[in-house]
Amino acid sequence: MIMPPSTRHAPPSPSLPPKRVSVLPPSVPSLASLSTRLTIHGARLGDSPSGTKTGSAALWCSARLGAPGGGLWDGDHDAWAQDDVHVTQGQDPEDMKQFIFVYYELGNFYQNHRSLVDNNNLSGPLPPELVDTLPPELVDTRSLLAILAGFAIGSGALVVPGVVWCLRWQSWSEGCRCSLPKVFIGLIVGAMFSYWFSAMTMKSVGSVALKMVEEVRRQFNTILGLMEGTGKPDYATYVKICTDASINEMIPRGALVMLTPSLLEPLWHRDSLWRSCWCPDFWSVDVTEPLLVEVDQICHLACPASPIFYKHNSVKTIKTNVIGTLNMLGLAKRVGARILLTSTSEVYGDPLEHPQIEAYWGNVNPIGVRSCYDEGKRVAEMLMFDYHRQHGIEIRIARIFNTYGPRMNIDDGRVVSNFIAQAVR
Ligand SMILES: O=C(O)[C@H]1O[C@H](OP(=O)(O)OP(=O)(O)OC[C@H]2O[C@@H](n3ccc(=O)[nH]c3=O)[C@H](O)[C@@H]2O)[C@H](O)[C@@H](O)[C@@H]1O
Repeated sequence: MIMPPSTRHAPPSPSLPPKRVSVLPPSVPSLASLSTRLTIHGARLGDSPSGTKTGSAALWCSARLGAPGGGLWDGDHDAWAQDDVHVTQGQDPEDMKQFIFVYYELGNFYQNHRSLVDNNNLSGPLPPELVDTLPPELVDTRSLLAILAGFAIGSGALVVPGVVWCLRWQSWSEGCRCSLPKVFIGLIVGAMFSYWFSAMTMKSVGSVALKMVEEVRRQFNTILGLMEGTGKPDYATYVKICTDASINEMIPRGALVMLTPSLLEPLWHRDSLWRSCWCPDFWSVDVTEPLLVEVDQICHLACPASPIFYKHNSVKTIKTNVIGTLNMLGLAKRVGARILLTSTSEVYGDPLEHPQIEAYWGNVNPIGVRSCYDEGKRVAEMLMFDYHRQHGIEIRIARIFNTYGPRMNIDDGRVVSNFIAQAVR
C-alpha cells in the first residue's frame, strides 16, 4: 500500500504501480554510479519528510534508498515528477532499524528534493553515529576521487623519470646488449627495484588518502552546515595532510626510485663509483668524417701505429692522417681548442743520423709500403703547423718512439712487444 506522508502533496494515483523492493548485497552502490551525480543526505528510519510517523518503515526518496544492513528500496523517477512522497509498508520496521541512506540524483527535480528536505527539517548536520557508519567512499566521493587522482598523477610523475633514468643509466649509455646475461639480469633487477619503490609510493598514497577520508569524516561530524553547503570546510587541514604526506612519505620513496641505480651500480662495477662522478661518454666516430662537438681540448691519437696494421689498409691510413687531422684542426679552429697530435719516430724514415733530434728532417721513401704512415704523419705535422701559423691554433706534437704498455696486442709487431713475445714463447 502506498500512502502520502504529507497533506501538501497530492495523494498518489491509485493506479500507481506497486513499488519495487529489492535486496542488495551489504555493499553500497558502486562508486562509479555515485561519483558524478550524487549528493548525500541521511534520514532516520521513521522520519518521513512530512514529519508524520507511520507504523511502518516510512521512507522518503526519489531514486534510491539504501541501508547498510542490506535493504534497498528502489522508487522510480516518475514519482518525483508528481512531487510525490511514498511510504512503503512492504517491509517490517524491525528489519530496518539501521539508518537509511538517501541518495539524491541531481536531475530536473533536485530543487523539489531540496525544498522538501528543508521544509521538513532534515537538513541539519548528520548525527555523529550516522557519519561513523558511512562508508568512507560515500563521505565525499568526488573529493576522494580527485585526491586519489592527484596523488596518482604526482607519484607517476615522480616515478616515471626515475625508471627512465634507471634504464638509461644501466643500458643506453653503454649500448644495450641485452643478450649478455649480466646486462639482462641487471635490467630485470633494476626494473624490480623501481617497481618495488613505486609500489611503496602508491601504498603511501593510499594511507594518505585514508587520512583525508578520516579528516573529511571528522569535519562532517563537527562542522555544522557542511553537508548543506552553508558551513565552511577546513581546507587548511587538507592541504597540511597532503603536504606532510608528500614530504614524509612520497618524496623519500620517490627519491629511492631515482637513487637506486646509483646506489646499486658500485656493487655491479668496481670502477663505477669513479665513473658516476666523472661519467665520461665514449662515442665511436670516424675521424675522416666531420665532427661537430663542443670541446676544450683535443688529443688526436687516431691511426694504427703498427706496420702490420697500418699497411693492411694503407689508403684508410693516409686518409686518417690527412683528412682526419684536417677535421680535428677544423674543429680546434671553430671552438678555439688546443690540440695534441701523436706523431711518430717514423717521420724520420730511414734516418741517416743517430740519435735523431727534432731539427732532423728525415730520410723518407715517398712511395714505399710504409709511406702511408710515414708521409701521412709528416703531412699531419705540416697541417698542425700551418693551422698554427695561419689560424693561431695552439698545437702540441709528440713524436712517439716504440710504444708499449698494458693491453697491448702480443702480435703488435713492434720491437718491444716482439722481444717480450719471443722471450715468453
Ligand atoms: O679551402 C680553403 O680555401 C680553406 O680551407 C680551410 O677552411 P675550411 O674549408 O673552411 O675548413 P676548416 O674550417 O679549416 O675545417 C677543416 C675541416 O674540419 C672539419 N670540421 C670543422 C669544424 C668542426 O667543428 N668539425 C669539423 O669536423 C670540416 O668539415 C673541414 O673539412 C682552411 O682552414 C682555410 O684556411 C682555407 O682557406
